[in-house]
Amino acid sequence: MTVSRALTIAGSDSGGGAGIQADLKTFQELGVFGMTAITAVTAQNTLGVQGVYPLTLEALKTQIDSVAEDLSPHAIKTGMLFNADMIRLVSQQIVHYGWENIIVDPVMVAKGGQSLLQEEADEALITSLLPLAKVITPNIPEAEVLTGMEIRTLDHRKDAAKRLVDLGAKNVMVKGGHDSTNDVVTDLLYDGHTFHLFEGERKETKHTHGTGCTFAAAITAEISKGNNVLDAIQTAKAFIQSAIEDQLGFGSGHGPTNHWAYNKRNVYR
Ligand SMILES: Nc1ncnc2c1ncn2[C@@H]1O[C@H](COP(=O)(O)OP(=O)(O)O)[C@@H](O)[C@H]1O
Ligand SMILES: Cc1ncc(COP(=O)(O)O)c(N)n1
Repeated sequence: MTVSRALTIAGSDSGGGAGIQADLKTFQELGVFGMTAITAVTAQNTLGVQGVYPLTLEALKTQIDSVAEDLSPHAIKTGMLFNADMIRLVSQQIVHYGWENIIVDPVMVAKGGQSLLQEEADEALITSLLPLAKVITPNIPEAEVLTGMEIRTLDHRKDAAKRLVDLGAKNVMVKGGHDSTNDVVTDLLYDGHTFHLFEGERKETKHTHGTGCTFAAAITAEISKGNNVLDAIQTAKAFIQSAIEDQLGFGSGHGPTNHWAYNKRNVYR
């Protein structure tokens, strides 16, 4: 018997709603032992990002080595990777350790609009990391940057997903949270052969800080348990839907999602 273990390589969000904090909470709620390699420390709250402080490449590499050489993660999630050098380092480490269960959340911008990825890093994401991804989970703006396409319709999303598979990703999930044109939020998965739609009722709320991180972390947790991509996404969709619907309701801006909701833990004072 062993415990499923997942490594998140991402930024720290002092506000606790996104980044490695969201990842660890999600892993824990799904019964997975979470480990971290921090790329940058950010000062954040629900109003925005007040500071971004990247770690050194040596600090990032040593964290990954420490986990890899003793704790053997079953799945790896990448989140905020800050710049091209970090993206290339992480890609090299993934190849070096022969890791295959890679979930890439191509974090570029925080909900308040602040950049979390340096301009020139998009190219490194596409050429170095994307071909290693078992699943990549861009939101609509991120998919537009990665493909250079304008995405306004579901067909546009299908074309973008095909393009990202052509660029090497095995499974592409183009998330639908940013498409506020109707009352259903539709996430589109393309596995290289078939399109799968995951729908959930749109919750009219501003408390969506960390939705993408949480969604990708849930996929990572489920894959670390040995589940296939389709089943992992099914569970992740239910996890994020409950995390958004059962709002915690604090913070003056984009509040955090409720990582306890999926397991219906009552934590209110
Ligand atoms: N208002 C909402 N109501 C219901 N589900 C949502 C809402 N906003 C986002 N989601 C879900 O949360 C996940 C993250 O979506 P999205 O916001 O597009 O990503 P990101 O946080 O990376 O911008 C997706 O599964 C999406 O369907
Ligand atoms: C450290 C860090 N990583 C990622 C995000 C993106 O958050 P979201 O899931 O809301 O897009 C964030 N705001 N901060």
